[in-house]
Amino acid sequence: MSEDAVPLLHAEGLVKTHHGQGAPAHAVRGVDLTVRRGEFVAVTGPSGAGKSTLLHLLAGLQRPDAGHIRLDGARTEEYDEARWAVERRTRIGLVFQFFNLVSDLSVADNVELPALLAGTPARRARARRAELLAELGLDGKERNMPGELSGGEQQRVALARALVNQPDLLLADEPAGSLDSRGTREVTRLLTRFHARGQTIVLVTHDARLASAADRVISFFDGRIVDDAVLSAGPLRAPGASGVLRLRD
Ligand SMILES: Nc1ncnc2c1ncn2[C@@H]1O[C@H](COP(=O)(O)OP(=O)(O)OP(=O)(O)O)[C@@H](O)[C@H]1O
Repeated sequence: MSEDAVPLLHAEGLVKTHHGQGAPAHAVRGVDLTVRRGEFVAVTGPSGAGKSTLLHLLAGLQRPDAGHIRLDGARTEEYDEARWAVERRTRIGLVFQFFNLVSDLSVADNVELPALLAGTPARRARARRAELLAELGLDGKERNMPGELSGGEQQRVALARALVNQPDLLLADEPAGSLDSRGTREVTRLLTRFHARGQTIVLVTHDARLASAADRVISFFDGRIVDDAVLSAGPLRAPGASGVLRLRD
């Protein structure tokens, strides 16, 4: 069986309605989505279209009212909160608009923590942290606290944290949403680089430039996918390409 026979992510019939103070918000109204290993998928659409809700469903941060999600073929509807937490610690990396770093932990500790929680030996976690921070241009910032860094630097720390356990899937929700144009260019460049090495990415963004880094762009409107366009074959999808490059060492 080829590697592509089982997609990394397969969602079918996803529905999610939020019940807040006002009228119910039908955020996701029936979404089917398949993401293969190595794809870089951007989800774009107007404010309130339901993009973040979709990403939260894919990350197990919220549960669908209907439909199901398969992760590498596994039926996630059987997962409890603890199992989803393990998935997010090991196989799913998450990046958010406002970084969500632990403010009273150093940069180094923020990046190492998920590795240690996943059972990585301390020495290996340190080595992986050092490798990622160097790659992300954060050499010399290890002992800084997040509040001492610029927004762009904090987002790079968040990216390092999301990648420290070499997740199968990186989910990013408006990762440049609070950055200036330089920070946006930087995030675009880094996502492009990790994708070129085989990282599967699903990105939610308003930013057309960031979206154009993806090889597939999904337009979301009123809780539904209204367009799904493959922009390029992508570096791992070229005819004759064999296997998928992985970040794993
Ligand atoms: N926790 C919640 N409780 C109630 N309503 C919610 C909740 N989260 C989202 N919504 C509503 O669901 C709809 C979709 O929101 P969502 O944040 O998924 O959209 P979005 O496309 O990501 O928007 P934006 O680009 O502005 O972040 C909106 O009407 C929003 O107000």
